[in-house]
Amino acid sequence: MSVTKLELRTALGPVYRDVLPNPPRACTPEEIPVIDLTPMFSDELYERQKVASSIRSAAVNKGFFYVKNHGIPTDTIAQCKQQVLNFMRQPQEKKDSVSSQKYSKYFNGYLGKRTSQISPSETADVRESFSFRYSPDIDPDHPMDLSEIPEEVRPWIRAEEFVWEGTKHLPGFKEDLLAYWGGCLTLARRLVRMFALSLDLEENYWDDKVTFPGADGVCNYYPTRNEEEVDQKFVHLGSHTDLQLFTLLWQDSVGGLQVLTREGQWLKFKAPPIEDTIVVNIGDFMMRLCNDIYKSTVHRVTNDSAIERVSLPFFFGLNFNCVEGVVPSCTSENNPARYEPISCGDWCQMRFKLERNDFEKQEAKKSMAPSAMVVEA
Ligand SMILES: O=C(O)CCC(=O)C(=O)O
Ligand SMILES: [Fe+2]
Repeated sequence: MSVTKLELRTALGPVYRDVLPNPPRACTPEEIPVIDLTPMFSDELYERQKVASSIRSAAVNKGFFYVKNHGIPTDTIAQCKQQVLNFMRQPQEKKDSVSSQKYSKYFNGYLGKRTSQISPSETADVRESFSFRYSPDIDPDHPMDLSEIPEEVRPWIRAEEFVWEGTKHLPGFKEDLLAYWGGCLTLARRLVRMFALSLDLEENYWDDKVTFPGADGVCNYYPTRNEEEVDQKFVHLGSHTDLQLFTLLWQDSVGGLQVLTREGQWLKFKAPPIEDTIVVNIGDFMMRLCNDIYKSTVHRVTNDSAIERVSLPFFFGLNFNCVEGVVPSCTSENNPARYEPISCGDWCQMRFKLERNDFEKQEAKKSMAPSAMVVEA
């Protein structure tokens, strides 16, 4: 049986990955490593180096790993999850009052069921989501007013107030989401230092570039599918790679996440996932910076269970004004840079825009065709 090509969307056009014809299978415990982050908090460099080398090995071989002892309290996560349920269980018009498509320039806010499609070759996504972005006034490590931050970064701050305005009626919603998001941001700033070490860079190599970073908070909600959606094999979230340096992903105990291995085999994550862990996966921007030493990992979600699922990804990247190319430790005379520098902000905005435009075009075609079938323009 032959390998098929899976098309993925990026800011600069489609890329393809090989997929084996085998059906998805459950992963074995060795296939997704668990990294204990305790030594990351040590004052001793050799301790931190241990974490860095575990990251390198996991990122080269797998692209996905769990972290434990990450420092984000269980209660903070539980409260955030409860708030996501409070929001998602509201009547549709309440959720639509913070609609991303209607009110956002920067892809913040609420996306409804089947109103987006992340994978060009699969179905619309059954997932619902609520998204918000970094703003200096909510930075847990150095809160600042927008007017105080360097001029060159200011135009790149993508936060939009309507997401909080339209959810004010939910007690503690913003506070509880930000408590989790803030925990992720602080963790990600430490973790990026481990990634720097893992690539033979100075530990502080990216410190100045994550002061006002890409830090997108997303709350994903996966309702159960109706009969039609099951029959037509609707995905909850189609195959994709994440965009930035890396993603921290907390998921509840329902399961449904699948990842594509380097060899092209779809692996099902264990359900329930390992308790008190967060999944880390490599994004496209990291892959560019390290010249493919670490590859972004293709993943997708289908919730086959009879209950709703929640996940809380946090997408972490450099300050959006940073124009970055391949880092010096990942090139040599025989291994020149494979990627041109691009700003992190453009990289994300262009890809989100492409996804929305493609979806709108497709919907427009459908509504023009009397049979409701997609016809070529
Ligand atoms: O829900 C999950 O497990 C994954 C979510 C995800 O991949 C994303 O939001 O990019
Ligand atoms: Fe993802």
